Parts: sequence; structure tokens; C-alpha cells
Amino acid sequence: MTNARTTIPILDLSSARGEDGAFTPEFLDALRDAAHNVGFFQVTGYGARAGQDQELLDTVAEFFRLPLEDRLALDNRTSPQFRGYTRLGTEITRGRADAREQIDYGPEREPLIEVPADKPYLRLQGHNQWPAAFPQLEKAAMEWAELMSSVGAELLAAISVSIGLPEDHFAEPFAGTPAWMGKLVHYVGTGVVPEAGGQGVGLHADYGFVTLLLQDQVGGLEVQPYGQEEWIAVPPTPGALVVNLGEMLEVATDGYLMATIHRVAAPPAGVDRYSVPFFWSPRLDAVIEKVDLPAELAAEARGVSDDPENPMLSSYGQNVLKGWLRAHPETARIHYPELVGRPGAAG
Ligand SMILES: O=C(O)CCC(=O)C(=O)O
Ligand SMILES: [Fe+2]
Repeated sequence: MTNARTTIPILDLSSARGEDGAFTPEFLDALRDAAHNVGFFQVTGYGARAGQDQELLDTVAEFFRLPLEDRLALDNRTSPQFRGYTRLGTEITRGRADAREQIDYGPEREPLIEVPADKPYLRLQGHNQWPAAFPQLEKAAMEWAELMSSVGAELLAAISVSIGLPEDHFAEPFAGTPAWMGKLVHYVGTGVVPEAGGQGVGLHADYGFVTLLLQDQVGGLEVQPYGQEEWIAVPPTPGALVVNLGEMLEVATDGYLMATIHRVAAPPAGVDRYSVPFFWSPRLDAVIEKVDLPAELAAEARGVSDDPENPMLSSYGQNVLKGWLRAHPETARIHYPELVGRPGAAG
């Protein structure tokens, strides 16, 4: 490919809007280029309190140094919401174990008492699992989620305007109970999970609209822009958040925007890596309609990926449940036995 991208653009979110409150043409052009041609970029100026990013990473690292027993007390196999602790080597991506352990969390809400059989994804609403003896984890993670929710909404507004839509085009699917997801992740050095080989997390696309990732300084995240053979490294950049687009934007724009494939290499032996991905995602019952793109952009839409291993579904709830069932087979067998083994049959 002649126009292969070799770097990840960096945008300053604090300069996105001009004095009149509207997004500036310069910001919108840079955003459209990054979103359409790379699908990954970094943002600075996103409104974190001084030191908030490093404090969060330090708190996450401290949690993963607690005895295994304390982490296992939060075992996600007890959670129909797939919330809580995933043990090393038990998450599966593309059929292979990942070299990471993690806490998954989301909005703290009461589970629904009655869930219709054809909407099993509504069971994803529920409680988090936090370590009572280490309260700083919940505090830092939930504060982060609040900040990320506003960054996610602002970026989605800017992305909407950059492709010719009103700023609030996607506001309705997020109204009320957006089902965002947060992860606190610890990657272990090569060799700790032998069956993972060099895979920190295997290649995949994310399920929601916009992913906002805080990574430490170790590195290892790589992306493959559409139609490109070469993988690009996402260099750890102090003060920046990594942003990538999820499958819902690919579905909505018929592939003008794409859920760019990415993966993480396991750190070298003896090195640990920490990251905090946040997936800004709509209500579980949201169904995402295709948008009307301006003709010049519609001409560059590539269609939605038709990977048989990963069907993209316009129901957000179905799409995300598909991902959970595939990545956490043990938890899936316990709580969703009727759905396991039928990929794409999640409702
Ligand atoms: O940890 C990272 O750098 C990326 C993680 C990721 O892609 C994911 O959890 O979806
Ligand atoms: Fe991802």
C-alpha cells in the first residue's frame, strides 16, 4: 500500500473547541483523518487532574501485588455480569490464552429482576466486585470512569461533527444508562503464562463506540490500520490517552470508520505492564442505525467487516455479550449455558 501509515496521530482535546464553543475546522480535519485512515490516535489535554493517571496506574499495580487469595475473592466466575477478577491465562483471544490478569467493572446498578429470554444481554447490568480491604482501587477506578465518560461523550460528539452529523447524533443510545466498561489490566512477562507465548492480548477489535486507554511506559500495543500489512506501535506518551474506534462506529458508518484491529505483545521476561482501557458504550438495549454520510465520505466507506469469527451486530447488547461469551468461556458456561458454543447466537 502506497499510503501506509507508520505513526499514530496526537490531538490536543483542550483545543478542540473554539471560543464560540463549536469544534474548530482544524481539529475536525485532523480527527477525521486519524479516525478514517488509522482508527487510532492519542489525545492530550483531556482534563485529568495533575497526577491522576499515574496514581491510578500505581493503585492498580498495588492491587495486583495483593495475595492471590485476595484477588480470587473477586472471581468473575461468580458474576453473570463478567465483573471482577480474571485469573492469569484464563482469558482467551483468537483461541489462545492471554498473558494478563484483570478486573472488569462497569456502572454499579441493580441487576434486572426479569430478563426476557430473547434479550439475555440485559443480564449484563449489575454489581461490581471490589476489594473491601483495599478501597482505594474502587475510588480511583470509579473516578477515572467518570472522567472517561465525559471524554468519551466529547470525542463522540466531535467524531459525529467530523463526518457531517449533528453533535448529538449518538446521544440518544447513551441516554439514561450507558453500559460503559472499564478494565484494570496487569500483563505479565513472557514465560509466566507459557501457553500464551508472546501474546499479551491477541488481535481483536473493541465492541463499543470509542475506547480510551491509559497505558504505562512499557509499550507493546500495536495496531493494524485497514488494508495495511504493517503493524504500527503505539508509543507510550506521557500525558496522553490512546483512543480507538469500536465496532458500533463501524456498523453505523458502514466502515467509513473502522474498528481497527490491535493486539498487545507480552512484555519481556521479568517486566510487568499495566493499562486501563475504558470502553464508552451505549445502553444494553441500544440498536445502532446506519447514518447518512455526506456523499464524498460515503464514497470512501469500506463496508462492515465480514469476519466469520467476529460478526458485527447492530444491537449493542448482543454485540458485547458475544464478546464476553467468547473471551470468558468458564464464566459463560456457568451463567449462560444455553448460549455457549453458538457464536453470534447471543440473542
Ligand atoms: O492494554 C492495552 O494496551 C490494550 C488492551 C485492549 O486492547 C483491550 O483490552 O481491549
Ligand atoms: Fe482492545
